[in-house]
Amino acid sequence: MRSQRRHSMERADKEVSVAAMKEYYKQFDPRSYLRYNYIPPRADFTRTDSIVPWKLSCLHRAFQEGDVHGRTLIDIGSGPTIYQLLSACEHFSNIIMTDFLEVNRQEIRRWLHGEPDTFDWTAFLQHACELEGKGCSWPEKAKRLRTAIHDVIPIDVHSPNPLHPYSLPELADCLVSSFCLEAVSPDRTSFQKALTNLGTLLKPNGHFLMIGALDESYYQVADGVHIPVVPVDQEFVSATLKSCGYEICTFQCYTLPQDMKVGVDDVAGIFFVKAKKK
Ligand SMILES: Nc1ncnc2c1ncn2[C@@H]1O[C@H](CN(CCC[C@H]2CNCc3c2ccc(Cl)c3Cl)CC[C@H](N)C(=O)O)[C@@H](O)[C@H]1O
Repeated sequence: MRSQRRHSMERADKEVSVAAMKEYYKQFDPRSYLRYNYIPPRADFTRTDSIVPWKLSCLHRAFQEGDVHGRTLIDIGSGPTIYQLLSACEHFSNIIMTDFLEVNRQEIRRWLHGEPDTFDWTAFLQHACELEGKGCSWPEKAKRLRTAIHDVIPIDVHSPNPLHPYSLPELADCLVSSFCLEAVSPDRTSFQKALTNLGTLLKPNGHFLMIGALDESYYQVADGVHIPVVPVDQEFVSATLKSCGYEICTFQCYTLPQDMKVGVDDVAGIFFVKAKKK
């Protein structure tokens, strides 16, 4: 009961609408964000119960099954991160990264161009090479990822045509999205509508690999700046995917160990779902 009350308190003092979410995101600071979520303990590669190793193993396994392949993959709401594509780049030659904010697209472009003082993804690259066990080195993995990423463009999942004015030469064979829909939707209705919008980008029989936060009501986007998000659970995410015409291939959940709760959000768990568009 207490946590529910806390959720409602955290959200109660915030206006929640799609327009309000867009206002909140103007305060998003990529550097702080990376510091909150992509250093130990949440990115501790000596622990299998750390958040990032769990995410990377889910993605690795999803691609290893061999049924996810094609030419074009779109990463939805990339943010300033590239870890979510470390397995994908072995199976797709045309990866399009997307984000709502220019500051995030800029952060990605700076990494793509190998510019100085960008975030250090070395440990993530090394971990992906270990998972694949092909003896590839992290510089080779970085090169392959940079080669596969062909574009970094704007997106708004709340738009019926999310990539407008960019026009896709062909529909995607696969969508990847990590922590986007629940972090940008003020309520469950807009989460569902956003999922419907994204479906227009994906071929029939294409796959959607989605990572998301469970039972989260807010998170910190910059020092002292919290934004409200919609709490979702496995039942809701599964039902929404099915109602949007997907078949659930895999649904895995991870419960945050206490020391992963570092005060930057009130996430209780994380889900990974591999879904196939009928
Ligand atoms: N209308 C819009 N349309 C499209 N995209 C929008 C819109 N509005 C905003 N965005 C963009 O979505 C991106 C969401 N983004 C942060 C939320 C994750 C965060 C909070 N939840 C718990 C949690 C988090 C991170 C790590 C961990 Cl471990 C946990 Cl638990 C994901 C970035 C990246 N994919 C990542 O995996 O870190 C952001 O880059 C916006 O610019």
